[in-house]
Amino acid sequence: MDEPVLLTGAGGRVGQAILNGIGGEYDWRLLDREPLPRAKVPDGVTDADLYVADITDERAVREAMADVNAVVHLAGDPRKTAPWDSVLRNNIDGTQVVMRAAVDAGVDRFVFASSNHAVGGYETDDRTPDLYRTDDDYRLDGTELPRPGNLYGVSKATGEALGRLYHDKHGLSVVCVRIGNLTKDHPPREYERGQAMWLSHRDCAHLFDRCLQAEYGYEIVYGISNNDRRYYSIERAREALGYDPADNSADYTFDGEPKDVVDVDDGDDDATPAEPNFPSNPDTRGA
Ligand SMILES: NC(=O)C1=CN([C@@H]2O[C@H](COP(=O)(O)OP(=O)(O)OC[C@H]3O[C@@H](n4cnc5c(N)ncnc54)[C@H](O)[C@@H]3O)[C@@H](O)[C@H]2O)C=CC1
Ligand SMILES: O=C1O[C@H](COP(=O)(O)O)[C@@H](O)[C@H](O)[C@H]1O
Repeated sequence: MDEPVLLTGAGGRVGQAILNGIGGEYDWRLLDREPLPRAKVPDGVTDADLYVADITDERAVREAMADVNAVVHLAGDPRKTAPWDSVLRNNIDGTQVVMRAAVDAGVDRFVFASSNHAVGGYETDDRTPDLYRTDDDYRLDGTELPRPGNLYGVSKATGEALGRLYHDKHGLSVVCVRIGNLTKDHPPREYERGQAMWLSHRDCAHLFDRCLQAEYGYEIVYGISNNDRRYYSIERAREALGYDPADNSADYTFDGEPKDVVDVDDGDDDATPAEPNFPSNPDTRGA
Protein backbone atom coordinates (compact mmCIF):
# COMPACT_ATOMS: atom_id res chain seq x y z
CA MET A 1 0.00 0.00 0.00
CA ASP A 2 1.61 3.28 -1.08
CA GLU A 3 -0.76 5.83 0.39
CA PRO A 4 -0.34 6.60 4.08
CA VAL A 5 -2.18 4.78 6.85
CA LEU A 6 -3.04 6.99 9.80
CA LEU A 7 -2.63 5.22 13.15
CA THR A 8 -4.09 7.10 16.12
CA GLY A 9 -2.98 6.16 19.62
CA ALA A 10 0.23 4.82 18.08
CA GLY A 11 2.23 4.97 21.30
CA GLY A 12 -0.11 2.72 23.29
CA ARG A 13 -0.15 -1.04 23.85
CA VAL A 14 -2.24 -1.96 20.81
CA GLY A 15 -0.48 0.55 18.58
CA GLN A 16 2.92 -0.83 19.54
CA ALA A 17 1.80 -4.45 19.04
CA ILE A 18 0.70 -3.48 15.52
CA LEU A 19 3.85 -1.53 14.71
CA ASN A 20 6.14 -4.22 16.10
CA GLY A 21 4.44 -6.75 13.83
CA ILE A 22 3.72 -4.85 10.62
CA GLY A 23 5.62 -1.59 11.11
CA GLY A 24 7.60 -2.20 7.94
CA GLU A 25 4.60 -3.04 5.76
CA TYR A 26 2.87 0.33 5.46
CA ASP A 27 3.57 3.98 4.92
CA TRP A 28 2.53 5.04 8.41
CA ARG A 29 1.42 8.38 9.71
CA LEU A 30 1.42 8.19 13.51
CA LEU A 31 -0.71 10.36 15.77
CA ASP A 32 -0.73 10.44 19.56
CA ARG A 33 -1.25 13.20 22.08
CA GLU A 34 2.03 12.13 23.70
CA PRO A 35 5.27 12.58 21.70
CA LEU A 36 6.54 9.19 20.53
CA PRO A 37 10.09 8.29 21.54
CA ARG A 38 12.12 7.10 18.55
CA ALA A 39 12.09 3.53 19.93
CA LYS A 40 8.32 3.44 19.35
CA VAL A 41 8.59 4.57 15.73
CA PRO A 42 9.32 2.06 12.94
CA ASP A 43 12.38 2.61 10.77
CA GLY A 44 11.49 4.68 7.74
CA VAL A 45 8.82 6.80 9.44
CA THR A 46 10.16 10.35 9.38
CA ASP A 47 9.40 13.19 11.78
CA ALA A 48 7.10 14.67 9.12
CA ASP A 49 4.78 11.70 9.66
CA LEU A 50 4.60 12.07 13.43
CA TYR A 51 1.69 14.11 14.74
CA VAL A 52 1.43 15.11 18.38
CA ALA A 53 -2.22 16.05 18.69
CA ASP A 54 -5.40 15.38 20.58
CA ILE A 55 -8.07 13.64 18.48
CA THR A 56 -10.63 16.19 19.64
CA ASP A 57 -8.57 18.88 17.88
CA GLU A 58 -10.42 18.90 14.56
CA ARG A 59 -7.93 21.10 12.73
CA ALA A 60 -4.96 18.93 13.71
CA VAL A 61 -6.80 15.72 12.83
CA ARG A 62 -7.78 17.08 9.39
CA GLU A 63 -4.17 18.03 8.76
CA ALA A 64 -2.96 14.54 9.68
CA MET A 65 -5.68 13.00 7.47
CA ALA A 66 -4.59 14.65 4.20
CA ASP A 67 -3.97 12.05 1.44
CA VAL A 68 -4.54 9.16 3.82
CA ASN A 69 -6.01 5.96 2.37
CA ALA A 70 -6.84 4.07 5.58
CA VAL A 71 -7.21 4.82 9.28
CA VAL A 72 -6.58 2.59 12.28
CA HIS A 73 -8.23 4.44 15.13
CA LEU A 74 -7.02 3.35 18.56
CA ALA A 75 -6.68 6.60 20.51
CA GLY A 76 -8.99 6.87 23.47
CA ASP A 77 -9.41 6.13 27.14
CA PRO A 78 -9.05 2.32 27.48
CA ARG A 79 -10.04 2.06 31.14
CA LYS A 80 -13.13 0.02 31.96
CA THR A 81 -13.57 2.30 34.97
CA ALA A 82 -13.20 5.49 32.92
CA PRO A 83 -15.62 8.23 34.00
CA TRP A 84 -18.23 9.69 31.67
CA ASP A 85 -16.44 13.00 31.05
CA SER A 86 -13.38 11.15 29.79
CA VAL A 87 -15.15 8.63 27.54
CA LEU A 88 -17.42 11.36 26.22
CA ARG A 89 -14.46 13.48 25.21
CA ASN A 90 -11.81 10.96 24.20
CA ASN A 91 -13.85 8.03 22.94
CA ILE A 92 -17.08 9.50 21.59
CA ASP A 93 -16.26 13.05 20.54
CA GLY A 94 -12.74 12.06 19.49
CA THR A 95 -13.98 9.15 17.37
CA GLN A 96 -16.57 11.34 15.67
CA VAL A 97 -13.90 13.93 14.82
CA VAL A 98 -11.59 11.26 13.34
CA MET A 99 -14.36 9.50 11.38
CA ARG A 100 -15.82 12.71 9.99
CA ALA A 101 -12.35 13.89 8.93
CA ALA A 102 -11.77 10.50 7.27
CA VAL A 103 -14.98 10.82 5.26
CA ASP A 104 -14.16 14.38 4.21
CA ALA A 105 -10.65 13.36 3.15
CA GLY A 106 -11.98 10.50 0.99
CA VAL A 107 -10.46 7.72 3.10
CA ASP A 108 -11.39 4.18 1.93
CA ARG A 109 -11.14 2.08 5.09
CA PHE A 110 -11.58 2.80 8.74
CA VAL A 111 -10.55 0.30 11.42
CA PHE A 112 -12.07 1.09 14.81
CA ALA A 113 -10.75 -0.32 18.09
CA SER A 114 -13.92 -1.41 19.83
CA SER A 115 -13.89 -3.61 22.91
CA ASN A 116 -15.22 -6.70 24.60
CA HIS A 117 -16.76 -4.23 27.04
CA ALA A 118 -19.30 -3.18 24.37
CA VAL A 119 -20.92 -6.55 25.11
CA GLY A 120 -19.82 -7.16 28.70
CA GLY A 121 -23.45 -7.22 29.84
CA TYR A 122 -23.92 -10.68 28.29
CA GLU A 123 -21.70 -12.05 31.05
CA THR A 124 -24.59 -12.46 33.46
CA ASP A 125 -24.31 -14.15 36.83
CA ASP A 126 -26.03 -17.27 35.54
CA ARG A 127 -23.60 -17.59 32.61
CA THR A 128 -20.36 -16.97 34.50
CA PRO A 129 -17.89 -18.46 35.14
CA ASP A 130 -19.07 -21.41 32.97
CA LEU A 131 -18.87 -19.12 29.96
CA TYR A 132 -15.10 -18.94 30.27
CA ARG A 133 -14.63 -22.71 30.10
CA THR A 134 -14.03 -25.00 27.18
CA ASP A 135 -17.07 -27.20 27.76
CA ASP A 136 -19.45 -24.24 27.39
CA ASP A 137 -20.66 -23.60 23.85
CA TYR A 138 -22.25 -20.13 24.33
CA ARG A 139 -20.94 -17.77 21.64
CA LEU A 140 -21.28 -14.09 20.76
CA ASP A 141 -20.67 -13.61 17.05
CA GLY A 142 -20.96 -9.86 16.42
CA THR A 143 -24.59 -9.93 15.23
CA GLU A 144 -25.94 -9.43 18.77
CA LEU A 145 -26.97 -6.01 20.03
CA PRO A 146 -24.40 -4.11 22.08
CA ARG A 147 -24.83 -4.75 25.79
CA PRO A 148 -22.22 -2.68 27.64
CA GLY A 149 -21.37 -3.41 31.24
CA ASN A 150 -19.91 0.03 31.96
CA LEU A 151 -19.66 3.56 30.55
CA TYR A 152 -16.46 2.70 28.70
CA GLY A 153 -18.44 -0.05 26.94
CA VAL A 154 -21.14 2.48 26.08
CA SER A 155 -18.50 4.66 24.43
CA LYS A 156 -17.27 1.72 22.35
CA ALA A 157 -20.80 0.77 21.28
CA THR A 158 -21.25 4.42 20.28
CA GLY A 159 -18.09 4.26 18.15
CA GLU A 160 -19.53 1.21 16.38
CA ALA A 161 -22.76 3.14 15.74
CA LEU A 162 -20.81 6.12 14.37
CA GLY A 163 -19.08 3.71 12.01
CA ARG A 164 -22.44 2.39 10.86
CA LEU A 165 -23.62 5.95 10.19
CA TYR A 166 -20.57 6.93 8.15
CA HIS A 167 -20.66 3.66 6.23
CA ASP A 168 -24.36 3.99 5.36
CA LYS A 169 -24.31 7.72 4.59
CA HIS A 170 -20.91 8.05 2.94
CA GLY A 171 -19.76 4.58 1.89
CA LEU A 172 -16.78 4.50 4.25
CA SER A 173 -15.63 0.88 4.71
CA VAL A 174 -15.62 0.30 8.45
CA VAL A 175 -14.52 -2.63 10.56
CA CYS A 176 -15.05 -2.52 14.31
CA VAL A 177 -12.73 -4.89 16.13
CA ARG A 178 -14.04 -5.86 19.56
CA ILE A 179 -10.60 -6.43 21.01
CA GLY A 180 -10.37 -8.92 23.87
CA ASN A 181 -7.39 -8.80 26.20
CA LEU A 182 -4.09 -7.94 24.54
CA THR A 183 -1.27 -9.40 26.60
CA LYS A 184 2.32 -9.88 25.54
CA ASP A 185 4.15 -13.23 25.45
CA HIS A 186 1.53 -15.28 27.33
CA PRO A 187 -2.20 -15.18 28.19
CA PRO A 188 -3.28 -13.24 31.27
CA ARG A 189 -2.12 -15.23 34.27
CA GLU A 190 -4.67 -16.99 36.50
CA TYR A 191 -7.57 -15.12 34.89
CA GLU A 192 -10.15 -17.31 33.15
CA ARG A 193 -12.00 -14.46 31.46
CA GLY A 194 -8.74 -12.99 30.19
CA GLN A 195 -7.62 -16.35 28.84
CA ALA A 196 -10.93 -16.73 27.00
CA MET A 197 -10.42 -13.41 25.23
CA TRP A 198 -6.63 -13.36 24.96
CA LEU A 199 -5.23 -11.60 21.90
CA SER A 200 -1.54 -12.31 21.42
CA HIS A 201 0.68 -9.63 19.97
CA ARG A 202 1.35 -11.51 16.75
CA ASP A 203 -2.36 -12.25 16.23
CA CYS A 204 -3.10 -8.58 16.91
CA ALA A 205 -0.67 -7.43 14.22
CA HIS A 206 -1.99 -10.05 11.78
CA LEU A 207 -5.63 -9.10 12.45
CA PHE A 208 -5.07 -5.39 11.87
CA ASP A 209 -3.06 -6.24 8.76
CA ARG A 210 -6.08 -8.16 7.47
CA CYS A 211 -8.30 -5.16 8.33
CA LEU A 212 -6.07 -3.07 6.06
CA GLN A 213 -6.05 -5.59 3.21
CA ALA A 214 -9.52 -7.17 3.03
CA GLU A 215 -12.53 -5.78 1.17
CA TYR A 216 -15.61 -5.14 3.32
CA GLY A 217 -18.51 -2.77 3.85
CA TYR A 218 -19.40 -2.63 7.54
CA GLU A 219 -18.22 -5.35 9.90
CA ILE A 220 -18.10 -6.09 13.60
CA VAL A 221 -15.60 -8.80 14.49
CA TYR A 222 -14.04 -10.14 17.65
CA GLY A 223 -10.32 -9.62 18.11
CA ILE A 224 -9.10 -12.62 20.07
CA SER A 225 -6.68 -15.46 19.46
CA ASN A 226 -7.88 -18.99 18.61
CA ASN A 227 -8.54 -19.76 22.29
CA ASP A 228 -10.24 -23.06 23.21
CA ARG A 229 -11.96 -21.23 26.06
CA ARG A 230 -13.51 -18.57 23.85
CA TYR A 231 -17.09 -17.33 24.03
CA TYR A 232 -16.55 -14.91 21.16
CA SER A 233 -16.75 -16.42 17.71
CA ILE A 234 -13.89 -15.59 15.36
CA GLU A 235 -15.75 -16.98 12.33
CA ARG A 236 -16.72 -13.58 10.99
CA ALA A 237 -13.14 -12.34 11.26
CA ARG A 238 -12.03 -15.43 9.35
CA GLU A 239 -14.70 -15.05 6.66
CA ALA A 240 -14.75 -11.30 6.14
CA LEU A 241 -11.08 -10.55 6.73
CA GLY A 242 -9.14 -13.77 6.22
CA TYR A 243 -7.99 -13.72 9.86
CA ASP A 244 -6.01 -16.85 10.68
CA PRO A 245 -4.74 -16.64 14.26
CA ALA A 246 -1.67 -18.56 15.38
CA ASP A 247 -2.09 -18.56 19.16
CA ASN A 248 -4.37 -20.27 21.69
CA SER A 249 -4.40 -19.69 25.43
CA ALA A 250 -4.87 -23.48 25.82
CA ASP A 251 -1.21 -23.86 24.85
CA TYR A 252 -0.32 -22.29 28.21
CA THR A 253 -0.91 -23.35 31.78
CA PHE A 254 -3.31 -21.41 33.95
CA ASP A 255 -0.22 -19.61 35.31
CA GLY A 256 0.77 -18.53 31.80
CA GLU A 257 3.68 -20.90 31.21
CA PRO A 258 3.97 -22.54 27.77
CA LYS A 259 2.81 -26.14 28.11
CA ASP A 260 5.50 -27.53 25.85
CA VAL A 261 7.98 -26.40 28.49
CA VAL A 262 6.00 -27.66 31.49
CA ASP A 263 4.57 -30.81 29.95
CA VAL A 264 7.85 -32.53 29.10
CA ASP A 265 7.19 -36.26 29.39
CA ASP A 266 9.89 -37.09 31.91
CA GLY A 267 8.03 -40.01 33.40
CA ASP A 268 6.74 -37.93 36.30
CA ASP A 269 3.02 -37.44 36.36
CA ASP A 270 3.35 -33.87 37.64
CA ALA A 271 2.32 -31.78 34.63
CA THR A 272 0.19 -28.74 35.42
CA PRO A 273 -3.48 -29.46 34.62
CA ALA A 274 -4.76 -27.71 31.51
CA GLU A 275 -7.86 -26.10 32.95
CA PRO A 276 -8.12 -26.20 36.75
CA ASN A 277 -11.31 -24.90 38.27
CA PHE A 278 -9.72 -21.91 39.90
CA PRO A 279 -12.11 -19.08 40.68
CA SER A 280 -12.51 -16.45 37.98
CA ASN A 281 -10.78 -13.16 38.44
CA PRO A 282 -13.07 -11.26 40.81
CA ASP A 283 -12.51 -8.12 38.75
CA THR A 284 -14.43 -9.65 35.88
CA ARG A 285 -16.78 -7.09 34.49
CA GLY A 286 -15.41 -3.71 35.46
CA ALA A 287 -17.38 -0.88 36.94
N1 LIG B 1 -5.38 -3.25 25.31
C1 LIG B 1 -6.47 -3.99 25.18
O1 LIG B 1 -6.48 -5.18 25.55
C2 LIG B 1 -7.71 -3.41 24.58
C3 LIG B 1 -7.75 -2.15 24.00
N2 LIG B 1 -8.91 -1.70 23.41
C4 LIG B 1 -8.97 -0.39 22.76
O2 LIG B 1 -7.82 -0.23 21.94
C5 LIG B 1 -7.42 1.13 21.96
C6 LIG B 1 -5.97 1.22 22.39
O3 LIG B 1 -5.87 0.66 23.68
P1 LIG B 1 -4.44 0.53 24.42
O4 LIG B 1 -3.36 0.58 23.42
O5 LIG B 1 -4.55 -0.61 25.32
O6 LIG B 1 -4.45 1.86 25.28
P2 LIG B 1 -3.20 2.76 25.70
O7 LIG B 1 -3.68 3.64 26.79
O8 LIG B 1 -2.00 1.90 25.91
O9 LIG B 1 -2.95 3.61 24.39
C7 LIG B 1 -3.81 4.64 24.00
C8 LIG B 1 -2.99 5.69 23.29
O10 LIG B 1 -3.88 6.70 22.82
C9 LIG B 1 -3.38 7.96 23.20
N3 LIG B 1 -4.55 8.82 23.44
C10 LIG B 1 -5.49 8.68 24.38
N4 LIG B 1 -6.41 9.65 24.28
C11 LIG B 1 -6.02 10.44 23.24
C12 LIG B 1 -6.55 11.61 22.65
N5 LIG B 1 -7.65 12.20 23.12
N6 LIG B 1 -5.91 12.14 21.59
C13 LIG B 1 -4.78 11.55 21.10
N7 LIG B 1 -4.22 10.46 21.64
C14 LIG B 1 -4.84 9.90 22.70
C15 LIG B 1 -2.56 7.74 24.46
O11 LIG B 1 -1.58 8.75 24.62
C16 LIG B 1 -1.98 6.35 24.22
O12 LIG B 1 -0.72 6.42 23.58
C17 LIG B 1 -8.36 1.87 22.90
O13 LIG B 1 -9.34 2.51 22.13
C18 LIG B 1 -8.96 0.76 23.74
O14 LIG B 1 -10.24 1.11 24.17
C19 LIG B 1 -10.05 -2.45 23.39
C20 LIG B 1 -10.08 -3.67 24.00
C21 LIG B 1 -8.92 -4.26 24.62
O1 LIG C 1 -11.32 -2.88 26.58
C1 LIG C 1 -10.45 -3.33 27.31
O2 LIG C 1 -10.50 -4.64 27.66
C2 LIG C 1 -9.33 -5.31 28.15
C3 LIG C 1 -9.79 -6.60 28.82
O3 LIG C 1 -10.73 -6.27 29.82
P1 LIG C 1 -10.60 -6.80 31.32
O4 LIG C 1 -11.92 -6.45 31.94
O5 LIG C 1 -10.37 -8.26 31.25
O6 LIG C 1 -9.43 -6.09 31.93
C4 LIG C 1 -8.56 -4.41 29.10
O7 LIG C 1 -7.37 -5.08 29.52
C5 LIG C 1 -8.21 -3.13 28.35
O8 LIG C 1 -7.48 -2.25 29.18
C6 LIG C 1 -9.49 -2.45 27.94
O9 LIG C 1 -9.16 -1.32 27.13
